[in-house]
Amino acid sequence: MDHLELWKAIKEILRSQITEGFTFNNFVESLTPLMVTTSNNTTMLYLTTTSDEVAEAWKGQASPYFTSFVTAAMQSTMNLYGTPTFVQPVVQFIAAQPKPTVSEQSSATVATNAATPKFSVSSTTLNPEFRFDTFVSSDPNLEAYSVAQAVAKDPGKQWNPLMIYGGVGLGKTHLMQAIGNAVLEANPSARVKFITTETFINDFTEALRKSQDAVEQFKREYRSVDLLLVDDIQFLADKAKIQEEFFNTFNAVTEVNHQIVMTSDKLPRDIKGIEDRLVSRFSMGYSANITKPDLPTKVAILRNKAEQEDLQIPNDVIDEIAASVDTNVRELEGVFNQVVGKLRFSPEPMTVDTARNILDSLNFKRQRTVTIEMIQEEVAKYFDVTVADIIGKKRNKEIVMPRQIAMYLSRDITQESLPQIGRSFGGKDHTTVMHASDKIVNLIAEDTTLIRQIQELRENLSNS
Ligand SMILES: Nc1ncnc2c1ncn2[C@@H]1O[C@H](COP(=O)(O)OP(=O)(O)OP(=O)(O)O)[C@@H](O)[C@H]1O
Repeated sequence: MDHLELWKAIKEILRSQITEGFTFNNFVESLTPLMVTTSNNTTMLYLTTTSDEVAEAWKGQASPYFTSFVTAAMQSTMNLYGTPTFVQPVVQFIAAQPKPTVSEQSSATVATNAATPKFSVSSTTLNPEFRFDTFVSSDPNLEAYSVAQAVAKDPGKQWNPLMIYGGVGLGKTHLMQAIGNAVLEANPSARVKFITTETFINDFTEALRKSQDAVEQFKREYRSVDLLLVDDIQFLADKAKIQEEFFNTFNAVTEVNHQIVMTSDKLPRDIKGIEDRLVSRFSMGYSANITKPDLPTKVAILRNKAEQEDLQIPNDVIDEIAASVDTNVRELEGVFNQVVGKLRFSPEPMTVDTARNILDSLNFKRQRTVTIEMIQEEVAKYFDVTVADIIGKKRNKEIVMPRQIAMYLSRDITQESLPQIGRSFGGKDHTTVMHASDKIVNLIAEDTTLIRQIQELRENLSNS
């Protein structure tokens, strides 16, 4: 969908509904469309405003304009694309840039004329919602949360660089930008630059293509920062020339004790195609892992979200959604938006049963808590051995493999620690569990029978 086209169509419908000229001009016409995103079947139209009052009026589903907007969007998407789509508005406040004074304007013009603009590096802004106070901290992310706060308090002093790593949609970018927002709040004139690795690559490639002047400008802009935030550095892999430039940028920033924060989907040493000298630089500071949220964290995230958006959602509905989505926080939020959106337009009351029906239609089953004992029983049944064999000491092949699979699944599915898993397997050492599960991970890469077996075991465990 094109955000400009969509907003134009929605606006026209709203114009005919909102009769008072002042309200329309101030609360609708004054908005600027930014982008439209669709993730996990939730479509959002992002709009910006330079007025606090307007942003406040559009906040959450309690906004007086929310229902009109959603209805107008359904009609517009039907007219434009042939299918009505549920689109949510997200209105963000962006402070107006002070207008340049006449003398600034003229000197800018002179400078521009003299240098003839050829190249400018991308500027990216921080998401104002990504703050420490909107981030739910709990066991799976406590280490990352604490070190991020320490870095925000004293950038460039300790933990430099900070690397936040973990799976997709678990809050790495949120936490990294929270550092940027906190630094700017403490010192509004701090030079904070947030970029994705893709932007770095594009800017550098573009500068190289343009001219030596452009390369110099690139260097100046990337190196003269107090805080450099770089998202998704795994995308540097296998790009030698870019890595060299990144290495130089990294050195220039850290040499003067300015701070770098990076995110990645895994530890740099585990990313194939990253030069050793970069891996070693990245490991100089602190690497903090974020893992999948547990149930209490998921519930807390959704309650927080409901509160921030001023939504009255019963706690048992929130619990049901949290227990049904076991992938990542982004998906959790997407499903939450969808269920809440559908419940709003449903004639049925907002109960856990209606939520359950919607979750079923979206294919989200409630996750049962799978225990180590359940895994041992299921694996024993599947491979036709006994649970005593699985937790025992016999070393014959028919038993060792199922035992290793059971350890791997226990590590992957349950929240138990390695020592606890070892204890549940007849008092084995945690290194035995680690070795067993690493072995299965390696075998999965090349053994299709094993992939099928593990898939079937997972399905049995979630259905039993
Ligand atoms: N602990 C948390 N508390 C509140 N919101 C969270 C938390 N973790 C993640 N989120 C929210 O989940 C969404 C996805 O988070 P984010 O974009 O930071 O993930 P990511 O790890 O950077 O993902 P990717 O690897 O795809 O870039 C965001 O809307 C973020 O605000």
